[in-house]
Amino acid sequence: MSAAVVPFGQQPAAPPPSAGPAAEPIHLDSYVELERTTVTYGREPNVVRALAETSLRIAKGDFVALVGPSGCGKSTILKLVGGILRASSGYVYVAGREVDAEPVRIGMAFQNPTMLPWLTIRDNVMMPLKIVPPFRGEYRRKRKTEFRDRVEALLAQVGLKGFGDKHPWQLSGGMLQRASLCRALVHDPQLLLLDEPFGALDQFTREELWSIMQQLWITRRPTVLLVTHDLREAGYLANRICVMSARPGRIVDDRVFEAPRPRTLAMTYEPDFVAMTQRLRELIVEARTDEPAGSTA
Ligand SMILES: Nc1ncnc2c1ncn2[C@@H]1O[C@H](COP(=O)(O)OP(=O)(O)OP(=O)(O)O)[C@@H](O)[C@H]1O
Repeated sequence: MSAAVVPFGQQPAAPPPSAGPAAEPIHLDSYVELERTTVTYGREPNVVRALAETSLRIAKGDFVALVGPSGCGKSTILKLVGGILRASSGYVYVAGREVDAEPVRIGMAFQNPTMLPWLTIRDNVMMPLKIVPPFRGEYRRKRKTEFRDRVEALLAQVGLKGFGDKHPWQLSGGMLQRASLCRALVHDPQLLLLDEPFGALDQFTREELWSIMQQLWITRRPTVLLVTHDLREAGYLANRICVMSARPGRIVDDRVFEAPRPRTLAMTYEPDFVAMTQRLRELIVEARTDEPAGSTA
């Protein structure tokens, strides 16, 4: 079952009150679930309360964007879901299990597409197949045939056909970010965690990559959690947009965006879309300043 779809501008129904500590996810239909999760970094006297009690449910195959003021805990949520960070309290479930109980295939892409400089783009993109089960058991046998074909097909899909033999320093920032998306997807991850992956790119390259990202999502349908500061990007790519308050962050607004796919750049200039991003902007300003929306020009 997917998350409740409500017309844009309305809040989805609030989740039912929690039933206390749980060993199993409370909502079995959720692929990702944060249940009353908090994160505090450091020790007294240098503690940073990064995440206030936060609950979030994401259906399988959904595309959710997290937006909010700088430092509000967006990346912290990605780290929790990716199993890189443990919650200080509460629970994190992925695919029906507590996050580190059983590994799920995760793809990740960040603002800086770190590539190993001594490897070709093809070998960089192929890296997850070398280390992630069940692919790693077949790596030696398939790396020059099936896995190579898989990488070449992905490179072609993002416009990098013929660049597999190049090294990272021979590619532009936009090309490296395309390769980074290929690396995040090459092992068919069930979950894709994207932390401002297009943030360092110029406007034109960024918009081109939105289109590529949308196409990759439509054809592969991983569950995606995207952190971004770009509200047009959130609206273009995501089905659902969660707005966080200032630190310690929590989700203060959670809305479904129902525009049909494939979405176009032209759509992002339509009045409904502009009104939606304007409303998100107001919510973030409100979250930052604690003033009512609209009081800041
Ligand atoms: N390892 C850490 N130790 C101490 N404090 C940390 C650590 N990681 C993050 N923080 C703090 O926790 C808060 C939330 O950080 P996080 O990176 O999740 O925010 P964010 O919303 O992703 O920020 P931005 O939008 O600026 O990237 C910030 O105040 C940050 O300084």
